[in-house]
Amino acid sequence: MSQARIIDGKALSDRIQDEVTAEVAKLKAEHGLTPGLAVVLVGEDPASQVYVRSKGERSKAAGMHSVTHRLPADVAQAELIALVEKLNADPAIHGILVQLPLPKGLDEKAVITTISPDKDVDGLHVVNAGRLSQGLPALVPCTPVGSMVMLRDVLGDNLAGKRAVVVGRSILVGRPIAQLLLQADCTVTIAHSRTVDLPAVCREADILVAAVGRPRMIQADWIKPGATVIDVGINRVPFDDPIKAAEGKTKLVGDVAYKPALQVAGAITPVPGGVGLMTVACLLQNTVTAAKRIAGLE
Ligand SMILES: Nc1nc(=O)c2c([nH]1)NC[C@@H]1CN(c3ccc(C(=O)N[C@@H](CCC(=O)O)C(=O)O)cc3)C=[N+]21
Repeated sequence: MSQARIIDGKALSDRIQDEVTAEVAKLKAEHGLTPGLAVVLVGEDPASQVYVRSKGERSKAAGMHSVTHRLPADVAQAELIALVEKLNADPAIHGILVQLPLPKGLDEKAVITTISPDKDVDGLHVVNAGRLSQGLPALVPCTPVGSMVMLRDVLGDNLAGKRAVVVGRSILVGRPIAQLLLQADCTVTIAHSRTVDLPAVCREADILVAAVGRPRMIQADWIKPGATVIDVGINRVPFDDPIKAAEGKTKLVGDVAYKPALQVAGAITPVPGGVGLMTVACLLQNTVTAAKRIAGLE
């Protein structure tokens, strides 16, 4: 079997970034509207800091207004809620993203419920999740949207009837991806930690989405030959090279054992350079969508 096609997250995300940049310029010129994104980071998790920085840089590069609020890990729940309420009321802000997971002691559900559904660019609020599940216009989580763009880059609009297996059921990724695949008329299975004979379930998949958060868990022999594999995992692991590992150096790997998978899959997303880049690009896109809806332009 020939080597899988590698789906280029850099090229696809650059295209979205360019579209967003053009749209922002147009909104500014024609409506005096500058889409604004607020990112809230609680605590000092170094991996989160990288993502938060990239979101800030990319939104500024697109001409958007961008602010990052950093709060200490021991911030009081009431103070975090008060910040979200302030951002809800701020007319310069159209998108609010609270980086998850929150440190222990903070109530994630309560924080997410506080975010105005109109500004919920992560698509986490029950209103947006419910709207998505009924096929109504919604703010849809960024990673699922980006994953669908990558999938369509391979399969075009020929998704109807395909067997899709999503491994993972989180509200940020697994569930909304399953909804989008269902909307595209795939036959969707959501697998998870209690699924019996997960390898056999995965082998049924024409489209396999790995969103478990376990480094290299999905093995090559779980993949149907020729399948399209979307690897959502972003896991930091020690280098394989013991000398580098001893220096404490780490690298990013996905939820799929990538190198062996290349020999079996028809197409696959790399990590890094795959879904992660799409997530950031789609966040900017969602912020533009939110700004337009709030301004009554859609
Ligand atoms: N409320 C919330 N929404 C999120 O969307 C969210 C979150 N919380 N918590 C953390 C995860 C993780 N995440 C990533 C986004 C971009 C990259 C990304 O840009 N990755 C690049 C490079 C990363 C690097 O080199 O370190 C890549 O994969 O090529 C990764 C991970 C969003 N998340």
